Amino acid sequence: MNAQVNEALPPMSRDEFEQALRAKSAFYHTQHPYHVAMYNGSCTKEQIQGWVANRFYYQISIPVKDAAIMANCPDRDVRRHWVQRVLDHDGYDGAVGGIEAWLQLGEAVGLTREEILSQEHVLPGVRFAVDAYVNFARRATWQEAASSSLTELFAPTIHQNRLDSWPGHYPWIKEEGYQYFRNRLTEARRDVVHGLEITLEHYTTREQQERMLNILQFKLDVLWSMLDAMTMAYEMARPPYHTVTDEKVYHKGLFS
Ligand SMILES: O=C(O)c1cc(C(=O)O)c2c(n1)C(=O)C(=O)c1cc(C(=O)O)[nH]c1-2
Repeated sequence: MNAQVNEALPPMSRDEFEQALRAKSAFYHTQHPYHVAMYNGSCTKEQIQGWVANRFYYQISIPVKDAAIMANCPDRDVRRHWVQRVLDHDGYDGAVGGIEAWLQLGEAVGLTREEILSQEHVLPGVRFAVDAYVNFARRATWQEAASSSLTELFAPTIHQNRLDSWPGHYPWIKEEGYQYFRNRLTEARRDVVHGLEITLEHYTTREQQERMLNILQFKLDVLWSMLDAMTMAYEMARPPYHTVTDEKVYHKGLFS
């Protein structure tokens, strides 16, 4: 019913479409209470550590997601551009890359490299949310998967906020931990120029544009759901099976 109504509507202009995408920032995970607590300094050390350990699963999944996009993309120019995202996270030419920088963040907040790599803290809800994003990228067209990365439009602000607020609130976090956020300020800005170009070019009918906004909402849901799982575990002290045991019995990645 709704789809029929939208189909009858004229397409948004490029500018209107871009404005509609940017308006989705209202639903970005910055608004989640877990993130709000991280900025205003009310997080405990365990809550920060839990976030870093869980987000590691997102970090290692991003290049897998980007490789899936390239695998579905027959356009050589796009692939040449897109591969930079994989290199940014995996490292190249002596640069350590985002995954290593995230491990350093983990150590700076007092986790060991081994416990982060073991994924022992990764909550099932976080894993399911991140896996949904990777699986979407595998199955969608490369243009749709590419445009789902556009929550990154809103990310530089979040990285900057962490750089501005965390050192004051959490003096126990070692300075070396902040390099990841610094690197992303430029990397994310560059990525969104390319992602936005693909998106504004690809979705031309109103119906397609509405679909893309729905895809962006899906990605926002991924990010929000990750924090919901962390809220249950680290704020409400209700991790999975808390009624049964204090042990972390969650499954490890079945495919990684
Ligand atoms: O810390 C954050 O809040 C945040 C959010 C996002 C995002 O919006 O998906 C990304 C990142 N960081 C990030 O560091 C990153 O490398 C990244 C890649 C992507 C993507 O979808 O391809 N999103 C994000």
